[in-house]
Amino acid sequence: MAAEPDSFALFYFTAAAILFAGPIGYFFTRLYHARMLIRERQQRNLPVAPGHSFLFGHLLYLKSVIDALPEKAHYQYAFGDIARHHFSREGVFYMDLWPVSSLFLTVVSPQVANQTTQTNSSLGLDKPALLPRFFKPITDGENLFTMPEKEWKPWRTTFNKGFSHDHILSLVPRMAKETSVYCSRLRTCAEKGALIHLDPITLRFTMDLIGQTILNTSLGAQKGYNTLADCMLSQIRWHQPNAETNPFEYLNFARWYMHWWNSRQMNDYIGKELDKRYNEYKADAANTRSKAVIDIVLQAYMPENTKTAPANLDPEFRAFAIRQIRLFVFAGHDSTSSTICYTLHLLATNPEILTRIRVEHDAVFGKDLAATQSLLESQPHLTESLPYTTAIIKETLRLFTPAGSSKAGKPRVDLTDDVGNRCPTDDATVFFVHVEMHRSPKYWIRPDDFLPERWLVDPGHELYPMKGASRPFEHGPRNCIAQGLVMTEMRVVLAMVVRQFDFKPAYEEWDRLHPSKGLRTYRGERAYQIEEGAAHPVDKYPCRVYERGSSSSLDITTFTPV
Ligand code: HEM
Repeated sequence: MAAEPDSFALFYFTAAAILFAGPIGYFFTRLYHARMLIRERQQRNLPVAPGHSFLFGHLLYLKSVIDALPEKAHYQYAFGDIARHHFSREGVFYMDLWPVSSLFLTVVSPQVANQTTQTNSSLGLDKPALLPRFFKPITDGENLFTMPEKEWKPWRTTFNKGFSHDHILSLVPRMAKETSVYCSRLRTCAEKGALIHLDPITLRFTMDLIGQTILNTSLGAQKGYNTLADCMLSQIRWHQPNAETNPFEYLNFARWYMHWWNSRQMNDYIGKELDKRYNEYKADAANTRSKAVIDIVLQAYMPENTKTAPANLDPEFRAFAIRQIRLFVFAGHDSTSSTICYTLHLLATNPEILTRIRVEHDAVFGKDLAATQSLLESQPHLTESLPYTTAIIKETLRLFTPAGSSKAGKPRVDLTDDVGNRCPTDDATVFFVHVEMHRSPKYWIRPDDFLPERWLVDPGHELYPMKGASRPFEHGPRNCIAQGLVMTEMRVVLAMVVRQFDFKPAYEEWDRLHPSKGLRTYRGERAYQIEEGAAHPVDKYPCRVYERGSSSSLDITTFTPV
């Protein structure tokens, strides 16, 4: 009997050993594998970031580069700085961020990016395994952006119908209507003379734009609370910034709660909308002609004869449809808002270019500013007669690219860097760093200058862009499905807003009100980008807005947040 406690102890010890040995063994096997991948690349003299250690990989090195950036700066700047300082010849480099993230093959070379998305068909189609983590709070699961190739392909074909040229033109009157509400809000700000943060005002506007274009409805987010818009905006505010580099942020339990709550609200809102439209379809098949994304999803589900449709939407399909709509609401408002803010910023700081865009607008829409909206509504094709405006949008997207791009590396698939190294992609996230590619002196003449002309010159001109060096919407089969929509929205917004308002960045004033000792510019730019879903201007772009031509007569020194 005396042996009994011993055998219990042995049992518990063995059980505990099995319980812990498994995960610990797994961890060390993965650690060894991750570190050996880098060692093997170092031995082959491939471009590997400096500062690698067996225990931490490149995590501490990356942290030291991020610490040298201004507060909250987007982590992509850190990747860009490493590329510029150490790998400008190769245009690519490896970085080992396991276990927080993965092995990265960072790409800033256009020709390597072209190989990835166009030449090497097996690389351009699948997204890396870490992407669903980013999207989890946004869409609550797999979506068009993250789907593996096989599932993605038929759905991409289906959703493409919502982005045809003719359909986009048919949406111009709705875009103009929401832009007029934005203009009214800007006018109120101008009348108050207050310092405003342009980004949140613009985010609510682009929510309304996406409501009109994707959901075929008015969300009214510019006028007040809307469950879908507000919960999505909150979801992004609570999104973990710089997730690839800061594991401690995962321990924020308030974030877990808010994500759960917002997610429930959004699912409920979209679910009810889907059910309502489903019932309308069943009652009248003619409703199924709409090309809005929400209707396209339902059309894919409906049988030929709508009368034979089941009484209720299949729950699995309903959950799938909700995820896709959440993706379109997110992708549809976030990057566009950032692009509007940066375009207005660049015009405010480049008065000659502002004058030229207004000359183009006068030529197309006439001198009567108030008539712009009705002209856009009655003649949507006028948006296609704005080459200089289009060049300004392209140049803004080059200088302040709002969205990134990443692909899943594949076994036995290599990429050849700018000096001829063959770089394996297996186990790696192939990560394009647009912020560096778009501003590298290796690929661009006068890279930091705002020069819309480079989009208007003929091939052979020194400013003519190098093939594949500009990729705000990415290239290849998984490029942005909505780039035509974005360009049209931007032309409508600029035609209406730039004709009526002047903007002045107010960072100096903001900094006086919020003194801080840290670095406040990135490569001389105060309105640098931070991660808030897409890349947005830091401090939400403090500025003042004036009715066109009245700015010099104003002398405003007080601060009234709007
Ligand atoms: C300035 C605005 C925008 C920019 C710069 C932008 C950029 C991008 C980029 C770079 C990708 C490819 C990502 C990758 O390769 O991993 C992408 C994909 C995507 N974008 Fe956009 N986007 C914008 C606006 C929009 C809008 C307005 C919508 C929806 C209405 C949208 C919906 C999507 C979707 C659904 C995908 C995934 C496509 C697929 O995998 O088939 N985007 N976007």
